[in-house]
Amino acid sequence: MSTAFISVYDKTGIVELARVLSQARIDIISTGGTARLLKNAHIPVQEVSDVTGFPELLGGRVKTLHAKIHAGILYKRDEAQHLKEIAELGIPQIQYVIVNFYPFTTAIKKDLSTEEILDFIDIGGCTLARSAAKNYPHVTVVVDPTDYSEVMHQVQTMGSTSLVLRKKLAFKAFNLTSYYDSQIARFFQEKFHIRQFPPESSIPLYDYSPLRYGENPHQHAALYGDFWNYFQQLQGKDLSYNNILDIDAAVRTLLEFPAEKAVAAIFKHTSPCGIGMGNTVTDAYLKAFETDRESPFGGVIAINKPLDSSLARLLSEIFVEVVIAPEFEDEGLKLLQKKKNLRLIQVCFEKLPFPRFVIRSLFGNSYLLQEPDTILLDQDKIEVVSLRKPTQKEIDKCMFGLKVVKHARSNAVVFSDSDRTLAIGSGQASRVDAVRIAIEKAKREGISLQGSAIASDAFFPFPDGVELAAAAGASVVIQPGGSVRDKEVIETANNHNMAMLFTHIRHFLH
Ligand SMILES: NC(=O)c1ncn([C@@H]2O[C@H](COP(=O)(O)O)[C@@H](O)[C@H]2O)c1NC=O
Repeated sequence: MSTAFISVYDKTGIVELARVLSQARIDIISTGGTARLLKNAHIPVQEVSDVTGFPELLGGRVKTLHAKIHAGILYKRDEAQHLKEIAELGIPQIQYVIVNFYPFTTAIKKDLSTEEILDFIDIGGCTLARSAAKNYPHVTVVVDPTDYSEVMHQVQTMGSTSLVLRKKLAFKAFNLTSYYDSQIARFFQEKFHIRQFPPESSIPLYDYSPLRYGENPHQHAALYGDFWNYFQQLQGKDLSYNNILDIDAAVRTLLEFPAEKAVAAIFKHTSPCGIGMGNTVTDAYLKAFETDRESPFGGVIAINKPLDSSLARLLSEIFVEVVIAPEFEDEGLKLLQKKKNLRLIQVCFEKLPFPRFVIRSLFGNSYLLQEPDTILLDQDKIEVVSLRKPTQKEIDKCMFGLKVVKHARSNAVVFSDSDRTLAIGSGQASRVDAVRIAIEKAKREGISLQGSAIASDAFFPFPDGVELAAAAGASVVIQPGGSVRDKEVIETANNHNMAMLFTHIRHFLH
């Protein structure tokens, strides 16, 4: 006679499954609440405490953690010594384990004390699942109610489950227990302020959303995590992998700026096309757009204030893939809704937490992890290295450019005014090329760089980039400094009567 062990927190569908097992002449052992439910449904069930001879202890902290239960799951059905021990000790032959865990992940989202949260860490259930999954050649483990129907079907038609199904379910069990534990580890890491990278790391991936494809149509892709807690799609086609990257880049850039001002960020392929700041979102958008009117085609536009009808009218004139705003005023929304495919995304700035890590995958099972670049330059820490001191206006221009260059791919430079980008050169293997590209773009757009600031994400290795910037009209340079040729670079700035500021903070972005 085989036995099923059932202990579930989420009791959805459990009565139906238990009935099918019982009808297939499978005995059922169960824990307190589950046993009560099954008894009420007139399904024969034995309480775990009757099997172990121990009551459920410590208010439920210990109920299934017993040799009789785990030996009954773990014994090898084809090993004589195991069979002998089982028979001698009157251990039940458990062939099915149906279990799901205390909802730890839900508990941590609630306003509970640490002590209360600890009570949501399931020990016995995870141990049952691990024992059963280890012995999958003989035991069926079910941790997900969506698998009940397949198990019921196989039991009803074949009298037991197939090895193929048991393997799949064993994978699901270990996948779930490792995910469950990774959530607990993450909770402890945050609670106990353990900031360093541990020698082993498990990163919980949850709330899977399928994506149509990845960066290109032939690449499979998925989104995991709580992205949708902070973003809501109001209309338009599903977000693509590339859209999500651009949304992330644009919104992160907006977070650099003071919340009082309206700021607009236009991004394409994670590169800023233009950033503007003004009294209204339209004003901010126009400043951003004028930087480069060619590149925003097919890009994303993010603003930090409600989108009104005036901006909606302007956005209706161009082709963009995504518009992101904290709110969409009715009139503006109606105008943009005419473009059925346009994705409109509402962002909740107040809730947005910074990511804990930046993760990149490498060959094999190798990953690069780093902290995100969240450092903000303290204006007082700027070092003036040129003979000429910058004016306050020049410092303001530098600070604007610095906030943007941090979010442009390296090597990157940004020519800016105090409220807008004038030209951006990014993603170059040489810094001087980034400067050349920015100057070319400004020419194309008919933008004067006279009196502009140039911000650089890393030091100028040679004076050439500064020479070009001076020739284009820049009057002030902000850069980290730190090159072996800093002296020559500073001299070049002095020769052109430019002010030069060192930040001592590099902002590479690869
Ligand atoms: N402590 C134990 O030995 C133990 N064994 C099983 N559980 C959990 O108890 C829950 C079911 O309890 P009940 O049947 O009383 O509603 C399940 O979520 C199961 O994962 C346990 N609880 C916590 O670890």
